[in-house]
Amino acid sequence: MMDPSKYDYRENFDKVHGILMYKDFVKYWDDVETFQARPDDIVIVTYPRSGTTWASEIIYLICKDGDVEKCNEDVIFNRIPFLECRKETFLNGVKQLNEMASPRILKTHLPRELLPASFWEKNCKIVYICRNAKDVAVSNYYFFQMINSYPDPGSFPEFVEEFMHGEVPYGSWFKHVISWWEERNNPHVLFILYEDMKEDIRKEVVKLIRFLGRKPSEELVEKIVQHTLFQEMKNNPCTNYTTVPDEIINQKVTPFIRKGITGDWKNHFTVALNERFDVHYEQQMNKCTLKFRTEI
Ligand SMILES: Nc1ncnc2c1ncn2[C@@H]1O[C@H](COP(=O)(O)O)[C@@H](OP(=O)(O)O)[C@H]1O
Ligand SMILES: C[C@]12CC[C@@H]3c4ccc(OS(=O)(=O)O)cc4CC[C@H]3[C@@H]1CCC2=O
Repeated sequence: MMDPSKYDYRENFDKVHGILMYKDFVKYWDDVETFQARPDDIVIVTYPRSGTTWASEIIYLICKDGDVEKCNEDVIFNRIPFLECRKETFLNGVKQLNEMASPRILKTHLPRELLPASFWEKNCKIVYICRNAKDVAVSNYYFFQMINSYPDPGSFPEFVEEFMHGEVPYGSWFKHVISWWEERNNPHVLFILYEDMKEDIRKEVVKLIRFLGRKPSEELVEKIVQHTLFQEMKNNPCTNYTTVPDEIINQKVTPFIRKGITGDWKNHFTVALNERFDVHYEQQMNKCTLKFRTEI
């Protein structure tokens, strides 16, 4: 017999090209697939909860030559539209982007094979940010509790089971990361690790500035680092999503900008769950040369 909680779990999601996704996004998928990129678009790609917002604010500041005032003019999801995001009364990423003047910065969580062809045809610059799977699983567990139209994720071990098998929005973390790692030698793609950002943010900011074709002056780097500190972004209404109504993102449960550390998984995985996860990880990632750090 079908477990009723599992049925509910899938009720809010649908599949697009075999990948689980929020139902409203799938309804308008043609608009995403046929999206027309422009050559000077900058695309930020992540698996959800891998440091998208942090990297987005950094990239926005780079493009505005470190002018913090420009960041404070609007909330991040208006300055950097979310391509596939669609919610009748709240957001329409494609519409926002079509109405936006160039140069545009946008974010998406799509795996490599689902990124609209136009971005490749126009040779757009793409930044892929990734984070170790265990911390991503933890962060997504809290995210599920925060997004009102997402189902109850159940207990943490139950959620990890779904996560391991890709039965979560955007599918398998493993396939996502591998699909983008295959593009690592593409000169239009820059690969950045959240753990490297945590360890030495200046070094990663310089990499980003150079990739975006600008000069990494000390002053610019310092301005960016200060403005995007965890505590700054957590307290900033333009980056912390507190302007979104509670009916959509309920931050009473947990804040959107939550802990911002590497290794929080140790507070959530039991020894047994960790061993099970490691076995699964090895099976999925054994051919992938990308190595993550789960502590720094
Ligand atoms: N300035 C910053 N420095 C470090 N981590 C940050 C950050 N801003 C956001 N984060 C963390 O990035 C994760 C969210 O990623 P995304 O923006 O892709 O949704 C959250 O992780 P945690 O839930 O582990 O705290 C959040 O706390
Ligand atoms: C549209 C949505 C509310 C916004 C949810 C959302 C917000 C921010 C995200 O970016 S990040 O991964 O944290 O950088 C991702 C999402 C994905 C789900 C979005 C929600 C679906 C239902 C709803 O109301």
